[in-house]
Amino acid sequence: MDLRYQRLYVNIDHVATVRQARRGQEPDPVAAALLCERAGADGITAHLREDRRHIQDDDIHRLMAQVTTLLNLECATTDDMLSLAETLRPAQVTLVPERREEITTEGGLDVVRHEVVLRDAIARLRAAGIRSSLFIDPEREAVDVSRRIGADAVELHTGQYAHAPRDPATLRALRDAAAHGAAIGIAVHAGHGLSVANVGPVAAIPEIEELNIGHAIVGRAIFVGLEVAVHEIRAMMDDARAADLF
Ligand SMILES: CC(=O)[C@@H](O)[C@H](O)COP(=O)(O)O
Ligand SMILES: NCC(=O)COP(=O)(O)O
Repeated sequence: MDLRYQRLYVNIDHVATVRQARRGQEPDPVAAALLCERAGADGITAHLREDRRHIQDDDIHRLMAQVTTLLNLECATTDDMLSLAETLRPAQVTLVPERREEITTEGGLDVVRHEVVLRDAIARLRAAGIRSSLFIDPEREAVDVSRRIGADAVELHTGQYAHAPRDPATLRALRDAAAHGAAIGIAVHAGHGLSVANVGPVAAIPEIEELNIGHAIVGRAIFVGLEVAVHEIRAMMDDARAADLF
């Protein structure tokens, strides 16, 4: 196994967004997840939001039963969500902030303000044998606090980079936070707003071991199909890291 291999977890939320437009059964995000796995996804990510705007509880139960790679459950740090995670025991839980009125996840967790709640949540996940990841903005202080309260990983929010990929400051923030995380011994992931057009420079950051990508893959799949859309992103990631090696 290439030690520099970078995992691709495909977020299938927005297959469910299309289904929820008619409140029906199709397209099924679980069927989409299995297709993504066959296309080479290393894992499946699903965000069970409190408002259930896309992924439903039944989707999570069926993903747990059918996914053959692993499930990364994204959820808020509420007792209900943590209890569901303790019951289902996905391989990984990524704790994310939620605001009902947000269109999409706007920022990372405020780990300084919510340190006590997050520490307790991480302890509950660890006791259940679940790997914990905190969705944070690419800031050293957030990485430090995440490490100190026992998180196994951080997922760096790439939204600001995705909105301004030509602004050197956004990529620099990701590079610095990733290098710092690796230096202090916490695993580093990244995600939000990544696509074929902008994933290369993020994939080339050597300390980032996992990318979570969804909206762009599902959108692309409308035109080329899910398997091709996954292959395209995978190829961009591999090319970026190979180029960075030499
Ligand atoms: C946490 C994250 O970046 C993704 O899960 C994102 O939230 C996708 O779901 P939404 O588009 O509903 O925000
Ligand atoms: N945590 C990021 C994620 O799961 C996917 O985000 P996006 O690619 O749908 O923006």
